[in-house]
This record gives sequence, structure tokens and C-alpha cells, in this order.
Amino acid sequence: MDKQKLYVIKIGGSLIDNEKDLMNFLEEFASIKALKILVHGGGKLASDLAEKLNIPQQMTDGRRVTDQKTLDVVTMVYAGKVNKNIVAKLQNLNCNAIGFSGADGNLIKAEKRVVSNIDYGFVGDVVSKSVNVDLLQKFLELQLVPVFSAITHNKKGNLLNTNADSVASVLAQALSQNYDVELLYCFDKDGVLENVENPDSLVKNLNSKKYEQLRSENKLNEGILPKLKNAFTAKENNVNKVVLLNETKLQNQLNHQNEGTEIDI
Ligand SMILES: Nc1ncnc2c1ncn2[C@@H]1O[C@H](COP(=O)(O)OP(=O)(O)O)[C@@H](O)[C@H]1O
Ligand SMILES: CC(=O)N[C@@H](CCC(=O)OP(=O)(O)O)C(=O)O
Repeated sequence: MDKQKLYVIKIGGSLIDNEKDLMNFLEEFASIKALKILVHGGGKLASDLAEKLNIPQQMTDGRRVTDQKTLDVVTMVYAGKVNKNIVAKLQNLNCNAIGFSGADGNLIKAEKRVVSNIDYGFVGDVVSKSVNVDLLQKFLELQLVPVFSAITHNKKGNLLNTNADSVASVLAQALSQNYDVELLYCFDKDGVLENVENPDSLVKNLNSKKYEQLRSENKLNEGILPKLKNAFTAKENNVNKVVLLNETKLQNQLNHQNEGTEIDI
């Protein structure tokens, strides 16, 4: 039997920061008839609040070094304000959303990020077996629409801050066992650009060879690198389709207009 279609859709900080654009996006998201999961970041809002509270922030390799005070900020912003606001807006659109962190229902268990030269503090890394697929499937079968923040846990009582692109990627990978998953990374550019300043330089299809070429030419910077790493990992682990696209073009993508950059391997 054919697998049921499931969209895993990730939105980031720039969209969440803009009330009108977020509302437009959520209207399109709510209209999706197929099964769907939303994953949100909110990095920009967390950085703004940390600045107001005089808590210095450091990003390394696209990840936030997370000390205890920063963990408190990101938990309040991602698992609190942002997650609950998105759920409320979706409820207003008659989409029966339910907000989760990874700790809820043990849905996503993470390991503290360990790399040799830097201590990231309370940052979690996730792999596809981190996901409690059985429970998540039950929510989907109840026609509930899961909305995930980028907060996970280690099952030892600690919350961990996890890159939201990674959360979307592992959810897509884990659910590909049972569903025909399309993973959409929605952000503020039309996709991967040859020249980030030139919107007309869209790369329609990106395979690992082209990725290495763009990387060696220093054409991939900031947030796009972890996003692409996660996108390739998803594609290499049975996610049927992985696309990076502009957050204003979701409807076109759903209408099979092939927006953005599709990942090939
Ligand atoms: N070649 C590139 N193509 C597209 N975006 C790029 C490129 N190089 C760097 N970027 C940057 O990556 C950003 C997306 O990453 P990020 O800010 O982390 O998004 P989000 O918060 O939505 O996850 C873009 O806004 C852009 O500034
Ligand atoms: C560990 C880590 O870096 N976590 C991210 C989680 C939020 C996120 O990914 O937000 P965007 O998608 O809006 O960038 C952070 O705190 O910035």
C-alpha cells in the first residue's frame, strides 16, 4: 500500500518576527489537506530578549552557545511565547494544533552536543532514533497537528536547546519509515542562491557536488550551512523530497510549482 503523504515544514526567526507574514504563512499551512507537522525556530526573538536582559550571546557554526541563563531565555521564547502563539493562531484558523517540546511525551530525546574545541553548554544533538514515532503517529491519527519548538530534553531532567533545522530533519527522517515525507525548509530567500545578494541566482537542484563547489567558493554562509547539512542528511535517510524555499511561496509548492531549491543526492 502507498504510504500516506506527510509534510514536515520548518519556519525560522525572520518569519516569526513579522506578525503579518506569519499570519499569511499560517493560513496557507492550515489549508494543507495532507498530514502535516510544523517546526519553528525563533532565534531572532531569543537574541533580542537576551540583549534586553544583558545576556551576551555567541553563535558558533550556526548554533547558539547556551549557558543556564540563555537556556532560560530560549525555553521561555521557543517553548513558551512562540510555540503557544503559533498554536493559538492555528486554532483560530480551525487547524487543531498541539504544541510540543521534545520533553513532552518524550517525543524527542537529545544528547548534549560534544565537539572537541568548544563547550556549547545546554545544546542538544538529535538523530532519527531520538524520535518517539509511535506516540507522534497516534497524534497524527487523531488529526492533531503537532507544532514543535526547538527545545528537546536529555531524559535526565535537563532541557536542551537544539537547532530547529535539525529537529525538522530528524522528525522527517524518523517518520519516513511510515509516511511519504516532504520536508520543506521555509525561509527568507527563494532557496540556495549562487550569490546571496542576487535573488535571480537561484540554484534549482543542489547535489553534493554542487554543494561542495559553492562551499569551496565561500558562497554559503551563516544559517544556510546547518540548514543544508540537515537537508542532505534527511535526503540521504529516505526522506522522499527535501526543498528549501521562500516562506511566501508555500502555496505554489503545494500546487506542485517546484519552488526553491530541491536537494538531490
Ligand atoms: N548562498 C546562500 N543562499 C541563500 N541564503 C544564504 C546563502 N548564504 C548565506 N545565506 C543566509 O542564510 C540565511 C538563512 O539561514 P537562517 O538565517 O538560519 O534562517 P532561518 O532562521 O530561517 O533558519 C539567509 O537569510 C541568508 O542570509
Ligand atoms: C542550538 C541552537 O542554535 N538552537 C537555535 C534554536 C532556534 C533556531 O534554530 O531558530 P531559527 O530557525 O530561527 O534560526 C537557537 O537558539 O538559535
